[in-house]
Amino acid sequence: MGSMMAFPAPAPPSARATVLVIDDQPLNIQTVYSMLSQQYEVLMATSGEAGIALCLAQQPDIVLLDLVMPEVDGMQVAARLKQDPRTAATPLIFITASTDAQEESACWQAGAVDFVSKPLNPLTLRHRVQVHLTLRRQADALQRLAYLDGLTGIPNRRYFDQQADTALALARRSGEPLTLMLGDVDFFKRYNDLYGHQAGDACLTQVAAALQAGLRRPGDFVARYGGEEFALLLPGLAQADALRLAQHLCQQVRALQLPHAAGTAAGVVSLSLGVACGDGHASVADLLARADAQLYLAKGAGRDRACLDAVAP
Ligand SMILES: Nc1nc2c(ncn2[C@@H]2O[C@H](COP(=O)(O)OP(=O)(O)OP(=O)(O)O)[C@@H](O)[C@H]2O)c(=O)[nH]1
Repeated sequence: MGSMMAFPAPAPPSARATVLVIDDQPLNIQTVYSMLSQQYEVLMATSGEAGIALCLAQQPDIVLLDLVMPEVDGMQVAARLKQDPRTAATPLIFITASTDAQEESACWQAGAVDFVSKPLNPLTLRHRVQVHLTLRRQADALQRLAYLDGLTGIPNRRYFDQQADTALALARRSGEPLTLMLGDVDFFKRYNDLYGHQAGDACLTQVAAALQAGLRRPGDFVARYGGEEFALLLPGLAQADALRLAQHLCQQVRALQLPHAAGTAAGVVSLSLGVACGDGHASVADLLARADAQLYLAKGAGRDRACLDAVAP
């Protein structure tokens, strides 16, 4: 889903950051290269179009962008990078020979985090790049802390709540259905009692990974909703497909083959799932309540299964 947040993996402390320089004058690029290449990996593009393509392909940590270029100029490059969720968060610094106040304002409006003036002062350039790289890393780390579950690494409940609202808004616009599932690891209290809390934590991490691996479509979303509870959002699925997918997810968890001597008859860790299908006119609270009711039924019917709240198509 286009609205999903991107969480770049934290760079190892020793990793060199990558700087993309977009400038139509090879000589200018050479100048920037000589100022930065000792500290950073420097990628180069000599046109706006090539710069955008390189930015998408290589995901640099920061972009230095010449304002005046033929065909696609710096402003257009900035606008396109900011529009694309894959590059929207990449910091942009304009390199400009202009001292025009209007042009300066336009740089900020285009989403630049900073600009440096020609002729370049090497110390200023290096300092500005370093400051914005540090700010970006800190912002990424904060976003990960705020939206990802510390144990399993998948999205947390806060992220789910936000994503559910977005998914419903998209479903309203597209007229497509939206499925919400609630999953709960079976007899998990007994698992903790039998194997210890640490093993319980490892089990939850593996179940989270299995659920994530079981999802295939770009808008599919899974979060840790609470202790041993998971919540999923699946746009665009017909009811029968939603049930099939839920059964597949139960199978994925069984396939982990994590022994659970006090679990269901299968003798391995299993999951119960409640499934509710709606459209953009449903509310998150309604879908959650319906999925929860089905989860209760799945538990009552013997666990290790999915139950669907079928509505007339
Ligand atoms: N190891 C570990 N256990 C957790 C975590 N969060 C919740 N739990 C445990 O999950 C257990 C949930 O137990 P219950 O809600 O009684 O449900 P259950 O044993 O799974 O039984 P059913 O849901 O009826 O199949 C509790 O014992 C919690 O302590 C966690 O982060 N790590």
